[in-house]
Amino acid sequence: MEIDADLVVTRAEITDAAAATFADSTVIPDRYARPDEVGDGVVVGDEESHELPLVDMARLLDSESSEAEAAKLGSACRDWGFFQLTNHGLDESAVQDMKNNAVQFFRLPLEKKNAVAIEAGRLEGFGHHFAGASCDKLDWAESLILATQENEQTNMELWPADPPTFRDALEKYSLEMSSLARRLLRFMASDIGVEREALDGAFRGKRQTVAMHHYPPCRHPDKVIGITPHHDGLGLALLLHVDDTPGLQVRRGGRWFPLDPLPGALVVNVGDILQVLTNGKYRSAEHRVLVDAERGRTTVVMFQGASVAGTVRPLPGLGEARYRAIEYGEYVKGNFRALVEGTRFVDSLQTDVAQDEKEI
Ligand SMILES: O=C(O)CCC(=O)C(=O)O
Ligand SMILES: [Fe+2]
Repeated sequence: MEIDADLVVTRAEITDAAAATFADSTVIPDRYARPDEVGDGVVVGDEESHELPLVDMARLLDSESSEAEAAKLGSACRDWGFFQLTNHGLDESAVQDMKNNAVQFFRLPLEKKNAVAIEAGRLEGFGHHFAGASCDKLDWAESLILATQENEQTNMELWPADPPTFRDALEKYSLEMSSLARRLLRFMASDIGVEREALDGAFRGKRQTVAMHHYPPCRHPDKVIGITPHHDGLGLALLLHVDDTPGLQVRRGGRWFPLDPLPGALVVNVGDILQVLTNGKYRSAEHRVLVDAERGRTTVVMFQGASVAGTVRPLPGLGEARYRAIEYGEYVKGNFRALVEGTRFVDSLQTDVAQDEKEI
């Protein structure tokens, strides 16, 4: 996510009125009421939702089980674009510190959180999640979005100074996430049959952005949306559940599959750029968040950017290109424009090869 993004998207501030609405959800104001959208699409029941794949990092790293586990990883990325990663081997204290700091930040009084409020024309900071400029509905969440690494525009002033351990915790956590992403990419490269260096090089040193979300409980969970259905525009997303409240739903075959957060696991998903890099072998899946009537939910999502020599394009060696190459900055702008229009930018990058395959 390039942060200035020629803002066709906007983020609304969390005002006193918004905070009051979140605190007492007896009456849902019009701007948050979207019962038709909540009811849009079939949500599968408990049994089927257990189909969402699990991948075990310890098994990936163990030579005895690596091949079988890498095949699971591959099919998760092809068929679902989502999986839960168990035994991820992250530094437990880095994870716990990030969780504690996220919780403490969202618990602060509004004026303290608004010390890092979004600024006009930027995506970073504390506020509502972004919506298309023409979308008059708001998500039932407060979100803190920050550039973390390799971003010349990283605005450290927007990294909260309160709680006092926040910056340290985020810095450590962001490094843990970059190395985990790279460990996973090794197995993805061999699964799709490209040089390890080719995929690693596409992610190495690229931008990383974090989005922390807090979804307050809502007495009318059937009327509001935690996060509007979307595809993630960047390369790879790594999501940490701070608590065990469910809410994330993944779309597959036109139906919504609620993800049941496994204690201690991370949720990993393929973003649109990884879909392009893999020439469509991996899919970036649409997802959304619904909210809980009783329990709040907090998540920390790390987005890893990727490009090949400044462009978004399929890696060589994966057959005829199904997507045309596009300069990274143009990609980011196009992605935001599409978000506003309610379309999907990667679709507009499809070449005749992809179009022809569709018709077969
Ligand atoms: O909080 C979640 O479960 C999902 C957040 C998400 O999809 C995003 O930040 O793109
Ligand atoms: Fe997302």
